[in-house]
Order: sequence, then structure tokens, then C-alpha cells
Amino acid sequence: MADWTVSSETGALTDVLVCPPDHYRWIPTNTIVRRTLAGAQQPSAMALAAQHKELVHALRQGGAQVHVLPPEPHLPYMVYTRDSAVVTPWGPVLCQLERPQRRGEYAGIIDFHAARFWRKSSAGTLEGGDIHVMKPGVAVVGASGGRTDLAGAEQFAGWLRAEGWEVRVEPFDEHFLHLDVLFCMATPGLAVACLDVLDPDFIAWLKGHGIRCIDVPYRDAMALGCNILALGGGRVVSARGSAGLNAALRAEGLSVLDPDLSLFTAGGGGPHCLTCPLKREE
Ligand SMILES: NC(=[NH2+])NCCC[C@H](N)C(=O)O
Repeated sequence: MADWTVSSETGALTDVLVCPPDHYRWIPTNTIVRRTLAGAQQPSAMALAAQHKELVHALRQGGAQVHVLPPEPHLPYMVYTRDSAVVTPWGPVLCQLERPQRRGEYAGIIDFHAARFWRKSSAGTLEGGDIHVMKPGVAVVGASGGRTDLAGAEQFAGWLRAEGWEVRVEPFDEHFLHLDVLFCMATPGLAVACLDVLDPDFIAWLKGHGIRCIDVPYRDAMALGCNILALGGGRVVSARGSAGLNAALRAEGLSVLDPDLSLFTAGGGGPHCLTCPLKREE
């Protein structure tokens, strides 16, 4: 079995975990998908498979080996592999999903990792979408009290602090679901962030760490416009629908792979949520 390690959000992605959308459907678990359900029919299996394939192609084009978690019929959100486990420099950490509709995802992820976790979340709740292992020595954990609560965030932060890391626990409103709806890294010195919403203290802290932000307006962030995945080497995966942001990223000299992911962003998750990096090269 491989020893998975990730020590940044921006190192060259060599291995990544995804889960095909065979059983995906929208269920009302967050503000974003509730809005979707009010105005749309469930997406077709064919359309979902086609969009997911675009994502997988982008990941492979970026040089990553794509590993597949077998989907289960009773777990429609397994496709968002970001949330059930997060890989750290010391190995994978098993999260503790908050929603009853998603808790069963622990079973498949335990099997995938053959139960070899560095740590297992056991206090409160902890979801991978709230965790950014930003760069060696620095991480941030969002604590909305919803998907990740203070107890869950502090337990995770404690494990990294014990290794000498600086970990910021960042409170934000539950309305925004996960911190990765408001903030993601593009390159070691560049992030995308919803400045309308994030605490100015957080932005100043980023700046102190040499990280500049491209601003994404509230409306775009709620359409998962901030939810990008860095591939390393100046490349990112960002959904086709994020046209304004993608132009801004290209203007920064980045190469943007832009799969159409509209059916998944309508459920509350984009490229960052649909992927769990297993290995990055620093
Ligand atoms: N890391 C993320 N932002 N994940 C998105 C998860 C969306 C999913 N529909 C849920 O409600 O749980």
C-alpha cells in the first residue's frame, strides 16, 4: 500500500482520489443545493458521467494519476471525496462528517486507506472541505460550527501544532458550507478568496505569509467560483462556469484547465471538493 503524504495545497499533484457520480443526486444538505432543488430537475446519469469525465481528463492532463473510490448507491455525495479524509505530511486523517446523509462515507474511505490513518477525528465534527494544509508548516481550518465545529477543528489543529506547525482556526458563517467555498490556493503566493465575506484579519494573516488574493464576489463564490484545485507548476483546475475568475487566473500567467462541472457546483462542490489529493511533490 502506498504511503500518501501531502504537505501543501500547491505542490505538483501526482496522485488524487475521485469517486464516479453513478449514484449522485441533489439532496437538500446545504444552502447552495437547496436553491438548486427549488428550480431544477435531477441531472441525468449520462450528463453527470460526462462532466465527471471532463474533470478526470483535466487531472490526468495535469499529470496526476487518478485513483477511484467505488461509489455506493445509498451515498449520493461520495463524489465529493474532499470531505471524508484529508492527507497530511504524516499520512491520511479520517474526518468525521457532520450530515447523517454523508456519515456512511467513512466505510469506503477506511477500506481505501486500508485503515492506515495517521489520526482519526473523534471530537466534534471535521470535514476536509474546511481544511487547507497550505504549505509546509502552515495550515488553516475553517470552523463554521456546521460541517466542522470548534472541537473538531481544535483537535485537528492540535495534532499539527504538536508537530511544530502554525495552524489558524478560522470561524465563518455556516451559510457558506465549507471554507473552500470562500478560499482556495492557486500557487504558493496566490489564492482566490471571497473578500466580501472573509475576515480582514484572515486576509492580513495570508499577506503576512506572502499570499496575495484574487477577489471573487459573493455571488460567484456561492456558485463555487472560489473552489479551484492547484495542480502545481502554475496550473489549476477551475470550473468552466467561473469565467471571470478563469480570465483573472490566466492574466496572472497561470494555465487553467476548465472542465464543465455545472451539475456538481449546483450541489455545492467544485474541483476542490471533488478531489482528494493523495500525493504532491514539493
Ligand atoms: N468541500 C466541499 N465544499 N464539499 C462540498 C460538499 C457538497 C455536498 N453537497 C454536501 O452538502 O455535503
